[in-house]
Order: sequence, then C-alpha cells, then structure tokens
Amino acid sequence: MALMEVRDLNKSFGGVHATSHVSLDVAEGELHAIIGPNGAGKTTLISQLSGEMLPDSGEILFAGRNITNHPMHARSHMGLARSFQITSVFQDMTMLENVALAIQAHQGHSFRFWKPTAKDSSLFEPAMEYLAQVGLKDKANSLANAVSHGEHRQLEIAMALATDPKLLLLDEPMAGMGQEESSRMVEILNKFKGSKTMLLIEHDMDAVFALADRISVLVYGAIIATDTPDAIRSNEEVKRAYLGEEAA
Ligand SMILES: Nc1ncnc2c1ncn2[C@@H]1O[C@H](COP(=O)(O)OP(=O)(O)OP(=O)(O)O)[C@@H](O)[C@H]1O
Repeated sequence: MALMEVRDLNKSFGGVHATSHVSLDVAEGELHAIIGPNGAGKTTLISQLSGEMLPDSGEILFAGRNITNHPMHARSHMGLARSFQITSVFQDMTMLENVALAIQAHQGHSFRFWKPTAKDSSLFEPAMEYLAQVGLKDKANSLANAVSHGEHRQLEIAMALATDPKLLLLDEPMAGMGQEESSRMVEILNKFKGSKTMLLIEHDMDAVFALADRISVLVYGAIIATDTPDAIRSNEEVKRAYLGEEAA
C-alpha cells in the first residue's frame, strides 16, 4: 500500500499552473525523487504535501487518511516531516541541544524558549544517537552557527529524524554543497534507505540517480514520467524535456 497518495492535485498562481493534475504515490520504504527544470513546480508541490500551501483542488492521502486540508502541525504529528526549514534550527544552541529540542517538541511540549539541560538524559541520549546516525557525533557540543554548511544540513536531517517520521520530505538537501559534502549527504541518506520512506527533491542529478528507487519528472507543473532511474534515463520524452537539455 502507498504511504502517500496524491490525486489530481492542482495549484495556480494567476495564469501559472504551478501544479497541474499531479498524481503520484510514494510506496512504504521507497526513496522517491522528484526532478524537473527550474520553475517546474517542485517547491510548490512539496509545500502542498507538507501543508505550507493548500491546493486549489485534488487530494493528498497519507497513511490512509485524507490530509488535503490538514494544517502543517497536524501532518507533522502524523509523521510527515519536511527537512530544511532553516528557521527551526536555533543558531546559538549546540548541535545536541537542537536535536534534543526537536525530540522534545515532537513529544508534544511546545515551549519554544525552553532550553534543554544536559541532565535530561531521556532527551540527550537519543539526541546523541541521531547525531551519530548523520555522522555528527564529534560536533555535538559545537554551536549550530559554528559548523560548516554541509554539517548544518546534516543537523537538519538529524532534527527531522528526531521526530520519528513515517515519511521524510527532503527539500534540496544538497543545495549549495560542494562535491565532497554532497557525496557525504548521499552516503547518509543511503543508510536510511529501506528503513525510512523518503521523498527527495534535488537538482544534483548524480545524487538523485545514485539514491532513488523511483523518479518522477515534473515539467511545467505536470508529471511526464514516473519510473526507475534506468528507465527515466532512457525515456525519450524526459530526455527531450529535461535531461537532454542538461547534457546540451
Ligand atoms: N507564490 C507564488 N506566486 C506566484 N507565482 C509563483 C509562486 N510560487 C511559485 N510560483 C510560480 O510557479 C512556478 C513553479 O515554481 P516552483 O518554485 O514551485 O518551481 P521549482 O521547480 O521549485 O523551481 P526551482 O527548481 O527553481 O526551485 C514558477 O513559474 C513560479 O514562478
């Protein structure tokens, strides 16, 4: 059964059909990537899935429930997590405190100004474990504003994982990264493959083709193909619309 199912989703901005009759499913355990040229509607689509933006029409089902009009916090509570909402990282807290706070927030406390203390082992032990999972154990006591861009993004993954999501929405995790940081991120995401269901939006084609089980190609708001990486690579329509253009 699909963990997420999108049916005939539409969203327009004035005359621009940013999401056009999008139907898509994300199977339990898969890493599903969405690619497309600039302005194809990737951000608009993921914003509707996370609840930041409501569609004009269509339906979004998650874990068998219709969440089309659910607010973001309700979706997040159900296990839908969007990574890379930069604002959720507290820059003047340590990496460990940030993850502890993400765990605490997920447990239902919403004291945004509360600062966790190192005595609270029920938060800090799992927080350390999440940091270790993204390769940041050594940086646990560094302030969030003192680490590299790549490490900052790894922290955001750890914070998303700390909410124990059923589906992780990854919004351009490799953006602004160099080759080395980017391959580290591929390695990290690769570790979660199979155990976490992920929907990945990413411009880095090497990363997408290395990681995805299936790829959906978005062009002018519409999905023109959903298939395995090999099939997408050799799909003539995709080549014409997108990949050919990149290679040119
Ligand atoms: N809030 C908005 N108001 C008006 N037009 C918008 C708005 N958001 C997006 N659009 C338009 O919708 C289309 C899709 O934009 P979107 O940002 O979703 O594409 P994208 O695939 O994420 O692009 P990129 O790869 O450059 O991030 C574009 O034509 C864009 O100009």
